[in-house]
Amino acid sequence: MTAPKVLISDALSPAAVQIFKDRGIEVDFQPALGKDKEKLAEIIGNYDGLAIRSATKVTSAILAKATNLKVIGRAGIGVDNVDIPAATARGVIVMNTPFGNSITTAEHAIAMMFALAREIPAADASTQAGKWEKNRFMGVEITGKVLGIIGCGNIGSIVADRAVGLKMRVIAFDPFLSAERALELGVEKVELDDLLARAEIITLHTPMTPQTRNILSREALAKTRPGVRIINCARGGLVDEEALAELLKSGHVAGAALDVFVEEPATANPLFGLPNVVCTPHLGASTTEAQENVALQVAEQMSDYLLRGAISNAVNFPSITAEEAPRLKPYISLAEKLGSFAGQLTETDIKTIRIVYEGDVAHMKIKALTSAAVAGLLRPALADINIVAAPSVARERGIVIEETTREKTGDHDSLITLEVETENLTRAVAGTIIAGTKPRIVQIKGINVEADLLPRMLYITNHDRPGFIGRIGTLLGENGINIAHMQFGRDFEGGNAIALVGIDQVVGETLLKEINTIPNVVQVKALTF
Ligand SMILES: NC(=O)C1=CN([C@@H]2O[C@H](COP(=O)(O)OP(=O)(O)OC[C@H]3O[C@@H](n4cnc5c(N)ncnc54)[C@H](O)[C@@H]3O)[C@@H](O)[C@H]2O)C=CC1
Ligand SMILES: O=C(O)C(=O)COP(=O)(O)O
Repeated sequence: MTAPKVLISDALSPAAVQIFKDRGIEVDFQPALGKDKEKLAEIIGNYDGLAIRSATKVTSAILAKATNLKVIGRAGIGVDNVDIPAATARGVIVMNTPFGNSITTAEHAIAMMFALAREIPAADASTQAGKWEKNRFMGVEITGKVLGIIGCGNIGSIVADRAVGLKMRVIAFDPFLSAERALELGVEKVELDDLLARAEIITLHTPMTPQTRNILSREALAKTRPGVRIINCARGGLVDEEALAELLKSGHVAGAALDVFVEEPATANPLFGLPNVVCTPHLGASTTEAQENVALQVAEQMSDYLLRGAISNAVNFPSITAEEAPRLKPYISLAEKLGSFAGQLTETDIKTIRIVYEGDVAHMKIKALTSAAVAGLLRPALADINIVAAPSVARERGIVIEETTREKTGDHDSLITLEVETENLTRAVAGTIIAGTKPRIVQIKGINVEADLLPRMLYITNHDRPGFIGRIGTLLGENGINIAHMQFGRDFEGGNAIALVGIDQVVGETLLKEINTIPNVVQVKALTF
């Protein structure tokens, strides 16, 4: 196997370069490349992995050129600079480092709060200019003030903890914050309007999503207390910058501290130059400690994926540990083949996919297996579908996916049964793994039939009558088709029967039609795996 190649296109700590090298991965460290989208598009096709911070915009245009890319690693938290649906559609795993810089970013928010409360940047500039304006700078005390946190996740919770330590009264708006967690943090959970009406300082800590974009809109800002101070160390675009500028000018907002901007790099902005506005150039995560943490972590995670198939902290795929990956691999192949089997037989719209995991396999990462089954199922219709994209593509098409796990009930230590429901029929196929690695079909439509899946196969359904096996063997032989194996099953003597024939050559349309004319044959289909 040739060594995977990774491009680092942002200013990651060089610690990442060393990790990649130590793991045997070729690495190109080009910290300024993220800002040059033409150059990035030109060379991205050479790489299996791309490590970034926030300066690299991974657009669908870049992804379209990323023909070898398998993983994007974000050394940090926010992945809003990556087109996740486009990456998913191409089967590219997108992973971040959800905790490595959270303390540092929370500390920056707290630093911004003090900077605002005591006007430290302006006082510093004035003092160093030799003005000694002791009477100009009258601050406010933090103790006892109401801090309103919008988004109380990892960073918001650390801010809350520090603020409680500073003797502030903390209220939080976060629809996903549980009452227990709020109690544990010592914060009061409130609705947004309540927070706007009560907070003397507001700090934002949500990700950028369609729901949070412009969460501090002109209307929302109008509901805030006169004299409010606003801090944004999350994402530009959460606050309406124009409206905030107007409210600062009118004096309704007493101060704003911003680390992030709608447009970055922010070289011009409606907030620049206004009184008591404190700005930093997206420095929230910029401490030696945090940068070391996220660089090491992202390099380890990307290496684990590229070298061992382990997935952690992916935003578009379930996690798989390095220990699980080799055990899961044959089951991924089985699930994909069962899906493919059903997909090749299904000509009408799929309504529901039901997958039952029984025995040992029920304790594995079934989300990953389901993705593989769905990819196999959809591939006959959508040739380029990949296992990362499959569940979202299925959902877009209105296909319902149901998963069930249960303990072993039959002969097999592990059994996966895939049932596909269309407008007209329901078809089920089940399989297991033999000898640790080999996928085998064990049941079709409730009929037991044990068959390994070869690259080329014939699937025949017929009425169980004498003479069929001889005729099919002769016909295939006469047409130069070599039979590798042939397995049969039936529901009862003289009832419905099925045959799975492993073959070495391609069976053309004419021969398929001829097989169909053998007495008692109901259906014949050439399958590929
Ligand atoms: N300035 C900087 O350098 C940095 C900025 N960030 C930003 O901070 C954001 C938050 O990071 P974490 O706390 O680690 O993320 P997190 O996922 O742990 O927390 C985000 C919280 O926001 C809440 N939330 C989501 N939608 C909401 C809504 N509509 N209204 C209110 N709350 C909502 C979630 O329930 C969650 O609790 C990141 O997404 C990133 O954009 C992160 C690191 C550094
Ligand atoms: O981790 C995040 O979400 C950040 O915003 C940090 O961005 P950066 O890596 O400093 O460009």
